[in-house]
Amino acid sequence: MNDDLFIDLGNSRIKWMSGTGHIQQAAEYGEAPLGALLDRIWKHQPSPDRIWLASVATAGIEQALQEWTRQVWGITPHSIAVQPEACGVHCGYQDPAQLGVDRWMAIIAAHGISRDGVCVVDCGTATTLDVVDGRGQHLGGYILPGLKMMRRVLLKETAMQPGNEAISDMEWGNSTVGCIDLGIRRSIVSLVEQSVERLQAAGVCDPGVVLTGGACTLIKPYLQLAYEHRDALVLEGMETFVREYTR
Ligand SMILES: Nc1ncnc2c1ncn2[C@@H]1O[C@H](COP(=O)(O)OP(=O)(O)OP(=O)(O)O)[C@@H](O)[C@H]1O
Ligand SMILES: CC(C)(CO)[C@@H](O)C(=O)NCCC(=O)O
Ligand SMILES: [K+]
Repeated sequence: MNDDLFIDLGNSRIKWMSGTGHIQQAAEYGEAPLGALLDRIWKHQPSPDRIWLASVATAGIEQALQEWTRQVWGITPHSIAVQPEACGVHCGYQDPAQLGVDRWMAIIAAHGISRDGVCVVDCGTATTLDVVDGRGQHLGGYILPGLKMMRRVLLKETAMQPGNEAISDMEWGNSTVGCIDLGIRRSIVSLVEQSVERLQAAGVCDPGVVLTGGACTLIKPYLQLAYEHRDALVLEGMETFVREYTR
């Protein structure tokens, strides 16, 4: 059995799933060179047989990762690309090469979780929402600033001084921080709920909702719909994709 290492290289974090134990881990990469982080997390790991990479990071970051695995393990990762069709899903983009491969892997995993239609929401550095119908047709989706990014930009472009009042039992914001945090959270919640309602009303499908990404914990308490939370959705999709691809 091959020892596969799956790597989801996002815009803020690197997430991976390794070995046959399928342990998922994450590390934030910042200003420090990626090589130093990889030394810390992987240097003492035995070399995997194969490495699969889904990257939406800059070419420089991706290159640093490739150089590290070549130097330390002597392996070049297989970079996964978006295809017009994979694992029973048809990509809805006119130009599939434009679609982020993290979204594509999340879409593939989510389609496997909810076959009758799915609305998949990834609350990462950016927030993305994608819809797949019951026939496996990806209808498309949305890209928004991530929840943290929304807050950061709002504070940067105004002179607001939010306090630190608790927002847990507020229905409507009644402090600066309450208005900001609830506004951001509820904007995403409303988008998800409204997307589901539109699909139902148009008779397209009655989609399941699948959430992933570090900031999805911020919207979960406000969602009135049933949902499934999968931390490792992108990695799960990679595993499904690679299983089909190498069959
Ligand atoms: N538990 C958390 N609560 C609130 N915010 C979080 C949490 N974990 C991460 N975040 C923040 O939410 C944003 C996105 O979360 P996360 O770190 O999961 O990104 P990501 O999905 O790994 O993104 P990317 O794939 O782009 O790297 C980041 O700005 C991060 O700082
Ligand atoms: C939208 C992000 C940043 C989410 O990680 C990523 O999927 C990406 O860079 N996508 C490329 C643009 C697109 O999906 O249309
Ligand atoms: K992501």
